[in-house]
Amino acid sequence: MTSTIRSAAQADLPEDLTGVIAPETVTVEVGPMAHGGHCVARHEGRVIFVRHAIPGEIVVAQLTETGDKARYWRGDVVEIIRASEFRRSHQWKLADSLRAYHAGRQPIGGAEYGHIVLEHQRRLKAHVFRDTLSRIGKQTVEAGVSGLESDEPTGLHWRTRNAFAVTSSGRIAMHVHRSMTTIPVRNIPLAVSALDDLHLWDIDFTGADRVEVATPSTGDEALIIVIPSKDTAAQDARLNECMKRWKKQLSTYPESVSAVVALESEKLGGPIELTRLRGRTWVKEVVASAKYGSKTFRVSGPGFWQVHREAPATLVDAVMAAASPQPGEVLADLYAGAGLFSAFLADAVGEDGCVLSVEASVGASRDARRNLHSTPQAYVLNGRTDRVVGSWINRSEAPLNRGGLDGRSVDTVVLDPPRSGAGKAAVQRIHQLAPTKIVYVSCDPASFARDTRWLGELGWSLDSADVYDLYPDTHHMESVAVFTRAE
Ligand SMILES: C[S@@+](CC[C@H](N)C(=O)[O-])C[C@H]1O[C@@H](n2cnc3c(N)ncnc32)[C@H](O)[C@@H]1O
Repeated sequence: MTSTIRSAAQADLPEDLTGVIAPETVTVEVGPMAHGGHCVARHEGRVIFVRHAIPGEIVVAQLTETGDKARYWRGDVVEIIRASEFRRSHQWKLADSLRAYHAGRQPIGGAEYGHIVLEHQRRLKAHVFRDTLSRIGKQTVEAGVSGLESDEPTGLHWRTRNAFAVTSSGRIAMHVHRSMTTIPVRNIPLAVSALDDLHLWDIDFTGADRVEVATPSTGDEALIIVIPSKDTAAQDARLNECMKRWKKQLSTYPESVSAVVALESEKLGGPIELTRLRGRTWVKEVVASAKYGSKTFRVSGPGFWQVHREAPATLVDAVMAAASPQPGEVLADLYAGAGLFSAFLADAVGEDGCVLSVEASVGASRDARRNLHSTPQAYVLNGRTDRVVGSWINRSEAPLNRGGLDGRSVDTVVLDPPRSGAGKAAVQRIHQLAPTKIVYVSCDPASFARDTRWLGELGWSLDSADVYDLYPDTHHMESVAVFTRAE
Protein backbone atom coordinates (compact mmCIF):
# COMPACT_ATOMS: atom_id res chain seq x y z
CA MET A 1 0.00 0.00 0.00
CA THR A 2 1.56 3.34 -1.11
CA SER A 3 1.37 6.33 1.18
CA THR A 4 3.15 9.69 1.14
CA ILE A 5 2.23 13.05 2.64
CA ARG A 6 2.71 16.43 0.92
CA SER A 7 1.50 20.01 0.95
CA ALA A 8 -1.30 21.50 -1.13
CA ALA A 9 1.22 23.43 -3.26
CA GLN A 10 3.03 20.20 -4.17
CA ALA A 11 -0.30 18.70 -5.22
CA ASP A 12 -0.71 21.53 -7.77
CA LEU A 13 -3.79 22.87 -6.09
CA PRO A 14 -4.76 26.54 -6.50
CA GLU A 15 -3.02 28.98 -4.15
CA ASP A 16 -6.31 30.25 -2.73
CA LEU A 17 -6.99 26.80 -1.31
CA THR A 18 -4.52 27.43 1.52
CA GLY A 19 -6.47 28.67 4.50
CA VAL A 20 -9.81 27.50 3.08
CA ILE A 21 -9.12 23.90 3.92
CA ALA A 22 -6.40 22.00 5.76
CA PRO A 23 -3.20 22.37 3.74
CA GLU A 24 -2.02 18.76 3.88
CA THR A 25 -2.58 16.00 1.40
CA VAL A 26 -1.62 12.34 1.54
CA THR A 27 -1.05 9.91 -1.30
CA VAL A 28 -2.57 6.56 -0.44
CA GLU A 29 -3.73 3.33 -2.00
CA VAL A 30 -7.30 2.98 -0.83
CA GLY A 31 -8.72 -0.23 0.57
CA PRO A 32 -12.32 -1.46 0.90
CA MET A 33 -15.47 0.65 0.92
CA ALA A 34 -16.92 1.05 4.41
CA HIS A 35 -20.39 1.96 5.68
CA GLY A 36 -20.87 5.74 5.37
CA GLY A 37 -19.50 6.22 1.83
CA HIS A 38 -15.75 6.30 2.43
CA CYS A 39 -12.90 3.93 1.58
CA VAL A 40 -10.53 2.82 4.28
CA ALA A 41 -6.87 3.75 3.74
CA ARG A 42 -3.83 3.64 6.01
CA HIS A 43 -1.04 6.13 6.39
CA GLU A 44 1.81 5.46 8.84
CA GLY A 45 -0.38 3.08 10.82
CA ARG A 46 -3.28 5.55 11.03
CA VAL A 47 -6.68 4.87 9.44
CA ILE A 48 -7.90 7.54 7.03
CA PHE A 49 -11.49 7.53 5.72
CA VAL A 50 -11.22 8.71 2.13
CA ARG A 51 -14.34 9.91 0.31
CA HIS A 52 -14.80 10.05 -3.47
CA ALA A 53 -12.37 7.15 -4.03
CA ILE A 54 -12.90 3.60 -5.32
CA PRO A 55 -11.25 0.57 -3.68
CA GLY A 56 -7.92 -0.22 -5.33
CA GLU A 57 -7.22 3.33 -6.52
CA ILE A 58 -4.09 5.31 -5.67
CA VAL A 59 -5.20 8.86 -4.90
CA VAL A 60 -4.08 12.14 -3.44
CA ALA A 61 -6.48 12.95 -0.61
CA GLN A 62 -6.94 16.38 0.92
CA LEU A 63 -7.13 15.88 4.68
CA THR A 64 -10.31 17.42 6.07
CA GLU A 65 -10.17 16.16 9.66
CA THR A 66 -6.89 15.42 11.42
CA GLY A 67 -5.38 15.63 14.89
CA ASP A 68 -2.86 13.64 16.88
CA LYS A 69 -5.54 12.33 19.21
CA ALA A 70 -8.15 11.63 16.50
CA ARG A 71 -8.98 7.94 16.11
CA TYR A 72 -9.37 8.39 12.36
CA TRP A 73 -8.44 11.07 9.91
CA ARG A 74 -10.72 11.97 7.04
CA GLY A 75 -9.97 13.17 3.54
CA ASP A 76 -11.43 13.87 0.09
CA VAL A 77 -9.84 12.79 -3.18
CA VAL A 78 -8.29 15.72 -5.08
CA GLU A 79 -6.18 13.85 -7.62
CA ILE A 80 -6.18 10.34 -9.07
CA ILE A 81 -2.79 8.67 -9.54
CA ARG A 82 -4.14 5.22 -10.53
CA ALA A 83 -7.82 5.19 -11.51
CA SER A 84 -10.23 2.29 -11.06
CA GLU A 85 -11.73 0.84 -14.23
CA PHE A 86 -15.12 1.62 -12.63
CA ARG A 87 -14.52 5.39 -12.37
CA ARG A 88 -16.60 7.70 -14.56
CA SER A 89 -16.95 11.45 -14.75
CA HIS A 90 -19.04 12.59 -11.75
CA GLN A 91 -22.74 13.05 -12.43
CA TRP A 92 -23.07 16.20 -10.30
CA LYS A 93 -20.52 19.00 -10.62
CA LEU A 94 -21.09 20.44 -7.13
CA ALA A 95 -20.67 17.02 -5.49
CA ASP A 96 -17.55 16.15 -7.51
CA SER A 97 -14.56 16.29 -5.21
CA LEU A 98 -12.03 16.71 -8.06
CA ARG A 99 -13.76 19.71 -9.64
CA ALA A 100 -14.69 21.22 -6.27
CA TYR A 101 -11.15 21.32 -4.83
CA HIS A 102 -9.71 22.59 -8.08
CA ALA A 103 -12.22 25.44 -7.86
CA GLY A 104 -11.07 26.14 -4.29
CA ARG A 105 -14.00 24.75 -2.32
CA GLN A 106 -15.27 21.47 -0.85
CA PRO A 107 -17.90 19.25 -2.51
CA ILE A 108 -21.46 19.17 -1.22
CA GLY A 109 -22.46 15.95 0.54
CA GLY A 110 -25.11 13.60 -0.73
CA ALA A 111 -23.83 12.08 -4.00
CA GLU A 112 -20.62 10.43 -2.84
CA TYR A 113 -20.94 7.51 -5.31
CA GLY A 114 -21.60 9.72 -8.38
CA HIS A 115 -18.13 8.99 -9.81
CA ILE A 116 -18.68 5.19 -9.87
CA VAL A 117 -20.49 3.24 -12.61
CA LEU A 118 -23.87 2.05 -11.35
CA GLU A 119 -23.10 -1.66 -11.58
CA HIS A 120 -20.01 -1.24 -9.39
CA GLN A 121 -21.89 0.99 -6.90
CA ARG A 122 -24.14 -2.02 -6.32
CA ARG A 123 -21.22 -4.40 -5.88
CA LEU A 124 -19.78 -2.02 -3.27
CA LYS A 125 -23.14 -1.74 -1.49
CA ALA A 126 -23.42 -5.55 -1.37
CA HIS A 127 -19.94 -5.69 0.14
CA VAL A 128 -20.74 -3.01 2.75
CA PHE A 129 -24.01 -4.72 3.71
CA ARG A 130 -22.47 -8.19 4.10
CA ASP A 131 -19.37 -6.85 5.87
CA THR A 132 -21.36 -4.71 8.34
CA LEU A 133 -23.73 -7.56 9.06
CA SER A 134 -20.90 -9.97 9.70
CA ARG A 135 -18.82 -7.57 11.87
CA ILE A 136 -21.63 -6.05 13.95
CA GLY A 137 -24.50 -8.48 13.47
CA LYS A 138 -22.45 -11.69 13.65
CA GLN A 139 -24.44 -13.07 10.71
CA THR A 140 -23.40 -14.27 7.27
CA VAL A 141 -25.86 -13.69 4.40
CA GLU A 142 -25.76 -14.04 0.64
CA ALA A 143 -27.20 -10.57 -0.03
CA GLY A 144 -26.73 -9.12 -3.53
CA VAL A 145 -28.11 -5.69 -4.45
CA SER A 146 -30.89 -5.22 -7.02
CA GLY A 147 -31.35 -1.93 -8.76
CA LEU A 148 -34.20 -0.43 -10.76
CA GLU A 149 -34.05 -0.53 -14.54
CA SER A 150 -35.27 3.05 -14.83
CA ASP A 151 -32.13 4.26 -13.00
CA GLU A 152 -29.78 2.97 -15.71
CA PRO A 153 -27.21 4.17 -16.57
CA THR A 154 -26.83 7.50 -14.73
CA GLY A 155 -28.66 6.93 -11.44
CA LEU A 156 -30.15 10.43 -11.69
CA HIS A 157 -33.66 11.94 -11.37
CA TRP A 158 -35.21 9.67 -8.74
CA ARG A 159 -35.66 11.75 -5.55
CA THR A 160 -39.23 12.91 -4.90
CA ARG A 161 -38.28 14.36 -1.50
CA ASN A 162 -35.49 16.94 -1.18
CA ALA A 163 -34.33 19.10 1.70
CA PHE A 164 -32.20 22.23 1.55
CA ALA A 165 -30.32 24.43 3.93
CA VAL A 166 -30.73 28.20 3.45
CA THR A 167 -27.74 30.55 3.08
CA SER A 168 -27.46 33.83 5.02
CA SER A 169 -28.67 35.58 1.84
CA GLY A 170 -31.77 33.36 1.67
CA ARG A 171 -30.76 31.00 -1.17
CA ILE A 172 -31.37 27.24 -1.14
CA ALA A 173 -28.15 25.37 -0.48
CA MET A 174 -26.64 22.06 0.54
CA HIS A 175 -24.11 21.28 3.25
CA VAL A 176 -20.54 20.17 2.78
CA HIS A 177 -20.18 16.67 4.33
CA ARG A 178 -19.89 16.86 8.17
CA SER A 179 -19.81 20.66 8.04
CA MET A 180 -22.11 23.62 8.59
CA THR A 181 -20.68 25.22 5.41
CA THR A 182 -23.46 25.69 2.86
CA ILE A 183 -23.09 25.89 -0.90
CA PRO A 184 -25.95 27.42 -2.94
CA VAL A 185 -27.43 25.00 -5.48
CA ARG A 186 -29.10 25.71 -8.81
CA ASN A 187 -30.14 22.32 -10.06
CA ILE A 188 -30.46 18.99 -8.33
CA PRO A 189 -29.62 16.11 -10.69
CA LEU A 190 -30.70 13.41 -8.20
CA ALA A 191 -34.20 14.89 -8.00
CA VAL A 192 -37.10 14.23 -10.34
CA SER A 193 -37.14 16.95 -13.00
CA ALA A 194 -40.27 18.57 -11.49
CA LEU A 195 -38.05 19.98 -8.75
CA ASP A 196 -35.80 21.93 -11.11
CA ASP A 197 -38.91 23.22 -12.91
CA LEU A 198 -39.72 25.18 -9.72
CA HIS A 199 -36.53 27.30 -9.99
CA LEU A 200 -36.46 27.53 -6.20
CA TRP A 201 -32.98 29.11 -6.36
CA ASP A 202 -34.70 32.34 -7.50
CA ILE A 203 -36.69 32.63 -4.23
CA ASP A 204 -35.40 34.60 -1.25
CA PHE A 205 -36.00 32.34 1.76
CA THR A 206 -34.34 34.69 4.27
CA GLY A 207 -35.72 33.88 7.74
CA ALA A 208 -35.93 30.15 7.00
CA ASP A 209 -33.66 27.46 8.37
CA ARG A 210 -34.63 24.75 5.89
CA VAL A 211 -36.80 24.22 2.84
CA GLU A 212 -38.19 20.78 2.03
CA VAL A 213 -39.94 19.94 -1.21
CA ALA A 214 -42.22 17.03 -2.09
CA THR A 215 -42.63 16.43 -5.83
CA PRO A 216 -44.76 13.25 -5.97
CA SER A 217 -44.10 10.53 -8.50
CA THR A 218 -47.37 11.38 -10.31
CA GLY A 219 -45.55 14.54 -11.47
CA ASP A 220 -48.62 16.75 -11.34
CA GLU A 221 -48.20 18.66 -8.06
CA ALA A 222 -45.63 19.92 -5.57
CA LEU A 223 -45.55 20.97 -1.92
CA ILE A 224 -42.92 23.43 -0.67
CA ILE A 225 -42.38 23.28 3.10
CA VAL A 226 -40.61 26.26 4.65
CA ILE A 227 -39.15 25.71 8.12
CA PRO A 228 -38.40 29.04 9.82
CA SER A 229 -35.20 29.49 11.82
CA LYS A 230 -35.55 29.40 15.62
CA ASP A 231 -34.99 33.19 15.72
CA THR A 232 -37.70 33.83 13.15
CA ALA A 233 -40.13 31.45 14.84
CA ALA A 234 -39.59 33.12 18.21
CA GLN A 235 -40.70 36.59 17.04
CA ASP A 236 -44.30 36.91 15.79
CA ALA A 237 -43.72 40.17 13.88
CA ARG A 238 -40.62 38.80 12.12
CA LEU A 239 -42.38 35.52 11.29
CA ASN A 240 -45.37 37.39 9.80
CA GLU A 241 -43.11 39.64 7.75
CA CYS A 242 -41.21 36.58 6.37
CA MET A 243 -44.41 34.66 5.65
CA LYS A 244 -45.78 37.64 3.68
CA ARG A 245 -42.58 37.83 1.62
CA TRP A 246 -42.48 34.05 0.96
CA LYS A 247 -46.17 34.04 0.01
CA LYS A 248 -45.72 36.93 -2.44
CA GLN A 249 -42.74 35.31 -4.15
CA LEU A 250 -44.47 31.91 -4.35
CA SER A 251 -47.64 33.47 -5.80
CA THR A 252 -46.32 33.22 -9.38
CA TYR A 253 -46.39 29.40 -9.36
CA PRO A 254 -49.15 27.42 -11.09
CA GLU A 255 -52.09 26.30 -8.91
CA SER A 256 -50.73 22.77 -8.62
CA VAL A 257 -47.89 24.05 -6.41
CA SER A 258 -48.75 24.29 -2.71
CA ALA A 259 -46.65 25.83 0.06
CA VAL A 260 -46.77 25.67 3.86
CA VAL A 261 -44.78 26.98 6.78
CA ALA A 262 -43.98 24.22 9.30
CA LEU A 263 -43.30 25.07 12.93
CA GLU A 264 -41.63 22.10 14.54
CA SER A 265 -42.32 20.72 17.96
CA GLU A 266 -39.26 19.99 20.10
CA LYS A 267 -40.29 16.47 21.00
CA LEU A 268 -40.39 13.32 18.85
CA GLY A 269 -43.86 12.78 17.53
CA GLY A 270 -45.02 16.20 18.77
CA PRO A 271 -47.44 17.92 16.42
CA ILE A 272 -45.99 20.03 13.63
CA GLU A 273 -48.03 23.17 13.07
CA LEU A 274 -48.63 23.77 9.36
CA THR A 275 -49.68 27.23 8.12
CA ARG A 276 -50.81 27.40 4.53
CA LEU A 277 -49.12 29.93 2.24
CA ARG A 278 -50.98 28.62 -0.82
CA GLY A 279 -52.87 25.53 -1.98
CA ARG A 280 -52.98 22.37 0.17
CA THR A 281 -50.99 21.15 3.16
CA TRP A 282 -50.54 17.66 1.67
CA VAL A 283 -49.72 15.80 -1.54
CA LYS A 284 -51.23 12.76 -3.19
CA GLU A 285 -49.05 9.73 -3.89
CA VAL A 286 -50.18 6.82 -6.06
CA VAL A 287 -48.52 3.45 -5.46
CA ALA A 288 -49.02 0.98 -8.30
CA SER A 289 -47.88 -2.58 -7.67
CA ALA A 290 -48.25 -4.95 -10.63
CA LYS A 291 -49.02 -7.78 -8.19
CA TYR A 292 -50.97 -6.12 -5.35
CA GLY A 293 -52.85 -3.34 -7.15
CA SER A 294 -52.88 0.41 -6.97
CA LYS A 295 -53.58 2.64 -3.95
CA THR A 296 -53.66 6.37 -3.32
CA PHE A 297 -52.12 7.97 -0.22
CA ARG A 298 -52.24 11.40 1.29
CA VAL A 299 -48.96 12.62 2.83
CA SER A 300 -49.05 15.88 4.82
CA GLY A 301 -46.33 18.51 5.09
CA PRO A 302 -42.97 17.02 6.03
CA GLY A 303 -44.48 13.58 6.74
CA PHE A 304 -42.27 10.61 5.84
CA TRP A 305 -42.52 9.10 2.36
CA GLN A 306 -40.00 6.80 0.64
CA VAL A 307 -37.81 9.11 -1.46
CA HIS A 308 -37.17 7.17 -4.67
CA ARG A 309 -40.09 7.55 -7.11
CA GLU A 310 -40.32 3.73 -7.41
CA ALA A 311 -39.42 2.87 -3.81
CA PRO A 312 -42.97 2.61 -2.42
CA ALA A 313 -44.09 -0.02 -4.99
CA THR A 314 -40.73 -1.86 -4.83
CA LEU A 315 -40.88 -2.11 -1.03
CA VAL A 316 -44.58 -3.02 -0.96
CA ASP A 317 -43.79 -5.96 -3.29
CA ALA A 318 -40.80 -6.96 -1.14
CA VAL A 319 -42.67 -6.70 2.18
CA MET A 320 -45.72 -8.56 0.88
CA ALA A 321 -43.51 -11.37 -0.44
CA ALA A 322 -41.54 -11.53 2.82
CA ALA A 323 -44.54 -11.30 5.20
CA SER A 324 -46.79 -13.51 3.05
CA PRO A 325 -49.92 -12.31 4.94
CA GLN A 326 -52.82 -14.82 5.04
CA PRO A 327 -56.56 -14.18 5.46
CA GLY A 328 -57.48 -13.93 9.16
CA GLU A 329 -53.93 -13.22 10.41
CA VAL A 330 -52.94 -10.45 12.81
CA LEU A 331 -50.01 -8.31 11.64
CA ALA A 332 -48.23 -5.44 13.34
CA ASP A 333 -46.82 -2.75 11.03
CA LEU A 334 -44.42 -0.83 13.29
CA TYR A 335 -43.01 2.59 12.30
CA ALA A 336 -45.83 2.66 9.76
CA GLY A 337 -45.71 6.30 8.55
CA ALA A 338 -48.75 7.20 6.46
CA GLY A 339 -49.76 3.53 6.28
CA LEU A 340 -47.98 2.43 3.08
CA PHE A 341 -47.44 -1.23 4.05
CA SER A 342 -50.51 -1.39 6.33
CA ALA A 343 -52.85 -0.63 3.40
CA PHE A 344 -51.62 -3.55 1.29
CA LEU A 345 -51.29 -5.91 4.29
CA ALA A 346 -54.88 -5.09 5.32
CA ASP A 347 -56.22 -6.18 1.91
CA ALA A 348 -54.39 -9.49 2.27
CA VAL A 349 -55.56 -10.38 5.81
CA GLY A 350 -59.13 -9.43 4.90
CA GLU A 351 -61.94 -8.51 7.27
CA ASP A 352 -61.32 -11.52 9.54
CA GLY A 353 -57.74 -10.42 10.06
CA CYS A 354 -56.24 -7.31 11.57
CA VAL A 355 -53.35 -4.91 10.89
CA LEU A 356 -52.04 -2.81 13.77
CA SER A 357 -50.37 0.26 12.27
CA VAL A 358 -48.10 1.93 14.84
CA GLU A 359 -46.55 5.36 14.24
CA ALA A 360 -45.08 8.00 16.59
CA SER A 361 -45.75 11.12 14.53
CA VAL A 362 -49.16 12.71 15.12
CA GLY A 363 -49.35 14.10 11.57
CA ALA A 364 -48.39 10.79 9.91
CA SER A 365 -50.93 8.91 12.08
CA ARG A 366 -53.62 11.38 11.00
CA ASP A 367 -52.72 10.69 7.35
CA ALA A 368 -52.68 6.93 8.05
CA ARG A 369 -56.25 7.12 9.46
CA ARG A 370 -57.41 8.74 6.24
CA ASN A 371 -55.38 6.39 4.03
CA LEU A 372 -56.72 3.28 5.84
CA HIS A 373 -60.29 4.53 6.07
CA SER A 374 -61.67 1.94 3.64
CA THR A 375 -60.07 -1.03 5.45
CA PRO A 376 -61.69 -1.25 8.93
CA GLN A 377 -59.41 -4.21 9.78
CA ALA A 378 -56.48 -1.72 9.94
CA TYR A 379 -56.12 0.11 13.29
CA VAL A 380 -53.89 3.18 13.54
CA LEU A 381 -52.16 3.51 16.91
CA ASN A 382 -50.25 6.71 17.54
CA GLY A 383 -47.32 6.25 19.91
CA ARG A 384 -43.78 5.02 20.25
CA THR A 385 -43.23 1.42 19.19
CA ASP A 386 -41.70 0.24 22.49
CA ARG A 387 -44.60 1.72 24.47
CA VAL A 388 -47.41 0.49 22.20
CA VAL A 389 -45.96 -3.02 21.95
CA GLY A 390 -45.27 -2.98 25.70
CA SER A 391 -48.93 -2.23 26.30
CA TRP A 392 -49.98 -5.17 24.07
CA ILE A 393 -47.80 -7.47 26.14
CA ASN A 394 -48.96 -6.19 29.53
CA ARG A 395 -52.64 -5.82 28.66
CA SER A 396 -53.15 -8.33 25.86
CA GLU A 397 -56.79 -8.99 26.79
CA ALA A 398 -57.76 -5.29 26.63
CA PRO A 399 -59.66 -4.06 23.53
CA LEU A 400 -57.58 -2.85 20.56
CA ASN A 401 -58.56 0.77 21.13
CA ARG A 402 -57.50 0.53 24.80
CA GLY A 403 -53.93 -0.58 24.14
CA GLY A 404 -54.55 -4.34 24.14
CA LEU A 405 -54.79 -7.13 21.56
CA ASP A 406 -58.35 -8.22 22.32
CA GLY A 407 -56.95 -11.59 23.39
CA ARG A 408 -55.38 -12.29 19.99
CA SER A 409 -51.74 -12.94 19.21
CA VAL A 410 -49.63 -11.28 16.52
CA ASP A 411 -48.60 -13.62 13.68
CA THR A 412 -46.09 -11.39 11.89
CA VAL A 413 -44.31 -8.15 12.81
CA VAL A 414 -43.20 -5.80 10.03
CA LEU A 415 -40.91 -3.00 11.19
CA ASP A 416 -39.39 -0.13 9.23
CA PRO A 417 -37.63 2.09 11.77
CA PRO A 418 -35.79 5.35 11.01
CA ARG A 419 -32.04 5.37 10.33
CA SER A 420 -31.20 4.91 14.02
CA GLY A 421 -32.87 1.48 13.99
CA ALA A 422 -35.37 0.01 16.44
CA GLY A 423 -33.09 -0.08 19.51
CA LYS A 424 -32.87 -2.54 22.37
CA ALA A 425 -36.17 -1.72 24.10
CA ALA A 426 -38.22 -2.12 20.91
CA VAL A 427 -36.34 -5.31 19.90
CA GLN A 428 -37.02 -6.84 23.33
CA ARG A 429 -40.71 -5.91 23.18
CA ILE A 430 -41.07 -7.38 19.68
CA HIS A 431 -39.45 -10.60 20.92
CA GLN A 432 -41.83 -10.74 23.91
CA LEU A 433 -44.74 -10.40 21.50
CA ALA A 434 -43.68 -13.84 20.18
CA PRO A 435 -44.69 -13.53 16.51
CA THR A 436 -43.81 -16.40 14.18
CA LYS A 437 -41.99 -14.10 11.78
CA ILE A 438 -40.32 -10.67 11.78
CA VAL A 439 -39.88 -8.70 8.56
CA TYR A 440 -37.32 -5.94 9.11
CA VAL A 441 -37.09 -3.10 6.53
CA SER A 442 -33.98 -0.98 7.04
CA CYS A 443 -32.25 1.99 5.41
CA ASP A 444 -29.09 1.66 7.50
CA PRO A 445 -26.89 -1.46 7.54
CA ALA A 446 -25.17 -0.49 10.82
CA SER A 447 -28.29 -0.06 12.97
CA PHE A 448 -29.84 -3.08 11.24
CA ALA A 449 -26.74 -5.16 12.07
CA ARG A 450 -26.87 -4.02 15.72
CA ASP A 451 -30.58 -4.94 16.01
CA THR A 452 -29.84 -8.24 14.21
CA ARG A 453 -27.25 -9.09 16.88
CA TRP A 454 -29.79 -8.44 19.63
CA LEU A 455 -32.42 -10.50 17.82
CA GLY A 456 -29.82 -13.27 17.47
CA GLU A 457 -29.10 -13.17 21.20
CA LEU A 458 -32.85 -13.56 21.83
CA GLY A 459 -32.98 -16.68 19.65
CA TRP A 460 -34.01 -15.27 16.24
CA SER A 461 -32.26 -16.40 13.09
CA LEU A 462 -31.86 -14.33 9.95
CA ASP A 463 -33.41 -16.39 7.13
CA SER A 464 -32.91 -13.99 4.22
CA ALA A 465 -31.93 -10.42 3.41
CA ASP A 466 -32.48 -8.65 0.11
CA VAL A 467 -30.85 -5.32 -0.60
CA TYR A 468 -32.38 -2.72 -2.95
CA ASP A 469 -30.47 0.14 -4.54
CA LEU A 470 -33.13 2.80 -3.98
CA TYR A 471 -30.57 5.62 -3.58
CA PRO A 472 -28.31 5.49 -6.65
CA ASP A 473 -25.20 7.71 -6.74
CA THR A 474 -25.21 7.81 -2.91
CA HIS A 475 -23.88 5.24 -0.43
CA HIS A 476 -27.36 4.53 0.96
CA MET A 477 -29.30 1.29 0.49
CA GLU A 478 -32.53 -0.35 1.67
CA SER A 479 -32.85 -3.93 2.89
CA VAL A 480 -35.74 -6.27 3.62
CA ALA A 481 -34.89 -9.16 5.94
CA VAL A 482 -36.86 -12.07 7.37
CA PHE A 483 -36.24 -13.51 10.85
CA THR A 484 -37.81 -16.62 12.31
CA ARG A 485 -37.31 -18.20 15.70
CA ALA A 486 -34.38 -20.62 15.75
CA GLU A 487 -35.52 -24.17 16.57
C1 LIG B 1 -38.49 4.83 7.67
S1 LIG B 1 -40.03 5.55 8.07
C2 LIG B 1 -41.10 4.27 7.53
C3 LIG B 1 -42.53 4.65 7.23
C4 LIG B 1 -43.35 3.66 6.42
N1 LIG B 1 -43.08 2.27 6.73
C5 LIG B 1 -43.20 3.91 4.93
O1 LIG B 1 -42.52 3.10 4.27
O2 LIG B 1 -43.72 4.90 4.42
C6 LIG B 1 -40.01 5.48 9.80
C7 LIG B 1 -41.24 6.02 10.49
O3 LIG B 1 -41.09 5.76 11.90
C8 LIG B 1 -41.61 6.85 12.64
N2 LIG B 1 -40.98 6.75 13.98
C9 LIG B 1 -39.78 7.23 14.40
N3 LIG B 1 -39.53 6.81 15.66
C10 LIG B 1 -40.60 6.04 16.05
C11 LIG B 1 -40.90 5.30 17.22
N4 LIG B 1 -40.08 5.27 18.27
N5 LIG B 1 -42.06 4.60 17.25
C12 LIG B 1 -42.92 4.61 16.18
N6 LIG B 1 -42.67 5.32 15.05
C13 LIG B 1 -41.53 6.00 14.97
C14 LIG B 1 -41.26 8.07 11.81
O4 LIG B 1 -42.14 9.13 12.12
C15 LIG B 1 -41.46 7.52 10.38
O5 LIG B 1 -42.78 7.74 9.94
